[in-house]
Amino acid sequence: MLENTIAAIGPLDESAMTAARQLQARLTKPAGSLGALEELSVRLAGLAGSCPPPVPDRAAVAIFAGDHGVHAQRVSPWPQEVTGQMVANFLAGGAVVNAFARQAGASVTVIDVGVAAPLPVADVAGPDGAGTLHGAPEPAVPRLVSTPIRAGTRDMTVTAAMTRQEARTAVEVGIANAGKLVDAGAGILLTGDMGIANTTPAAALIAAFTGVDAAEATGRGTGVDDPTYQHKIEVVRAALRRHTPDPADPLGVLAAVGGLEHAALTGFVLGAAARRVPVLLDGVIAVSAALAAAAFAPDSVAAMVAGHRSAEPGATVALRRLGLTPLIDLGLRLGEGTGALLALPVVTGAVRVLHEVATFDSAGVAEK
Ligand SMILES: O=C(O)c1ccc[n+]([C@@H]2O[C@H](COP(=O)([O-])O)[C@@H](O)[C@H]2O)c1
Ligand SMILES: Cc1cc2nc[nH]c2cc1C
Repeated sequence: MLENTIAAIGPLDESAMTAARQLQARLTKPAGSLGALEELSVRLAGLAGSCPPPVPDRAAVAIFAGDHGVHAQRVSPWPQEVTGQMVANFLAGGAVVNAFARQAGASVTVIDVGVAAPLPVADVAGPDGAGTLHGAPEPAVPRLVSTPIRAGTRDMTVTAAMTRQEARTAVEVGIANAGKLVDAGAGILLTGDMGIANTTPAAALIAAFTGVDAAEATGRGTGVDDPTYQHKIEVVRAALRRHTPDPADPLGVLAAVGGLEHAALTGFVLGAAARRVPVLLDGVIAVSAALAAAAFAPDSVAAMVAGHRSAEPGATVALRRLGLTPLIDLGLRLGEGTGALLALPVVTGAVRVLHEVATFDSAGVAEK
């Protein structure tokens, strides 16, 4: 499945992009006045292969949840049980992501790829098993997909976080869930993540794929104090020294120093790109996974939209490498998909312009 997905990812459609640029030039606004939204609309036309591209009014957030053996190194102030407890909170509709998803009219799907504790929740599913997408009269009903691969990764400072097979399975869970959401009608996919300690593997992935020093890739995550922050950098450095991951072998990098949700998010991004649907990236975990996706398939970057700039310094390193400019920059560092959800109206607005704004000719507005 991974190889077929990579093979299905191609470049942007140049003729649709040319048509979108020409249409932008005829709309009733000074040329360039919509700034980054104009180039975004052109790119989404190229992704869809049509001008205008479809308005992505059915949005789906996928929150990939997993635990991390490296938590044993005391890199997070939070107990590991919080991962499963927050999954229960997502399913009950009580987390920030739920509030933002209700506001945006987006569906929420939680995919357990390796939460260590038994989840204190029963499986729940929307009426059609695919969640309730935008346009439904009721707020979205969050649903759980249970595909645990192992009960958290191994401690990457001691051994590889996962086997290559486990990493591949996680990537393929991500691909499959992207496909299911697109089949259910989603026109845009949003990344979400939950996993206590997951900013540590995110930092290791960013250092491995970009070559920056561990100190540049590592941040304070949920908020560690100064001594713990210095220790966290050393943990990332030790893992990289132990495994010397090869950035040309993304599956090997994910297996050595990644996380189950990072690998699944890699697949989710690849799956979106293969279906030519935009994927709105959330924070540092998503952009670390996006680096892996770009290593598997460089053209997948064309489907990526950076929702926001996480406060984690590694996120900026990763976005720079990917050549992506984040749509919003509010100092968020929550994860869950919250930054992507806040950026969603910016993306839909960019496309809606191509559908709804009058041309100088049609509106009888004089040109300069
Ligand atoms: O999205 C981000 O950029 C982000 C930045 C810092 C923390 N987080 C979230 O906080 C958790 C990981 O933080 P930590 O300190 O335990 O590594 C995990 O559940 C992430 O979703 C997320
Ligand atoms: C409470 C809490 C909520 C979160 N949401 C995403 N990561 C999180 C980490 C914590 C600790």
